[in-house]
Amino acid sequence: MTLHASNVSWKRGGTLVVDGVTLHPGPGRMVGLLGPNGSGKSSLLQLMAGAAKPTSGVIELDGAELSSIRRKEVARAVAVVGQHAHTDVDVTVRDVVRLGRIPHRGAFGGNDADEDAVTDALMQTGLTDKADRLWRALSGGEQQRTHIARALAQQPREMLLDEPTNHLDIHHQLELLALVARLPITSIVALHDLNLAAMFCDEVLVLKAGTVVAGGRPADVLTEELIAEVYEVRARVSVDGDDSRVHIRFDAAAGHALFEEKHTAGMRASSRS
Ligand SMILES: Nc1ncnc2c1ncn2[C@@H]1O[C@H](COP(=O)(O)OP(=O)(O)OP(=O)(O)O)[C@@H](O)[C@H]1O
Repeated sequence: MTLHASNVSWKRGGTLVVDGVTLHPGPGRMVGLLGPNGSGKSSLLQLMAGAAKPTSGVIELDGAELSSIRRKEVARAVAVVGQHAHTDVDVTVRDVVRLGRIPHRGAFGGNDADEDAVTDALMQTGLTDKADRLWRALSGGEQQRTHIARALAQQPREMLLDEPTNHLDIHHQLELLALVARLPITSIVALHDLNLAAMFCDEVLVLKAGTVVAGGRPADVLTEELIAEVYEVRARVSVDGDDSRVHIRFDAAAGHALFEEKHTAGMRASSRS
């Protein structure tokens, strides 16, 4: 068993932002959560992290309803890397990464295993030489990597990541997703870059207005038709290379035309009614 969402819905401020979503990732799989802005990716991740309770449906960890499990126990199994984290407090990078060990600590504080996990997480994220720097004095990308390191130090079985490649240069985007893909844990990653999703995810789940429009292997899901329907852009999709990977090339002009076409038709229809 892992972390499961079954038929979950969430009404926020009177609007249904997650609508009957089921997600049962296989253990060790990396699942990409895709969909346009406001489609419900972050909301679904918040439900799966136990930060909010679904209006209906159920989130389970190892078969038990998430809300019935103690927070510390959830935190030993599930690590979350959110989109925004800020602090004005003078904490070092190593201090931030050490926060990942809190769920594992007993009454007498940290031990050698905690320090080993922190050192290892700093190394895996390429932050060893920045460990004693102040977190708030790092670049946006370095801060993001620190949060990944904190999640790694937590040694979770499941990792929920909300657009973790934001702020990262291409080298670190590739490195980070390769790192997550290599980890022997289940991960659910909200992503905007469809090519990165196709490169690293075992499966993708595509949301639109809170509902699932498609799910499965990237090569099966990321078709030209789906991209046009969900994102309102035209794209050429090819499957090539030794690894039969999906490559998506966007047609900026045609994408704009598709958007205009759809919205002009919509405006004409509403002016007739
Ligand atoms: N705190 C909130 N209260 C009420 N509605 C919210 C709140 N936060 C987000 N929403 C709404 O929930 C819907 C889904 O937002 P969500 O952030 O989950 O989408 P997303 O797919 O992660 O978007 P993005 O790609 O822009 O990050 C949006 O319509 C948004 O306006």
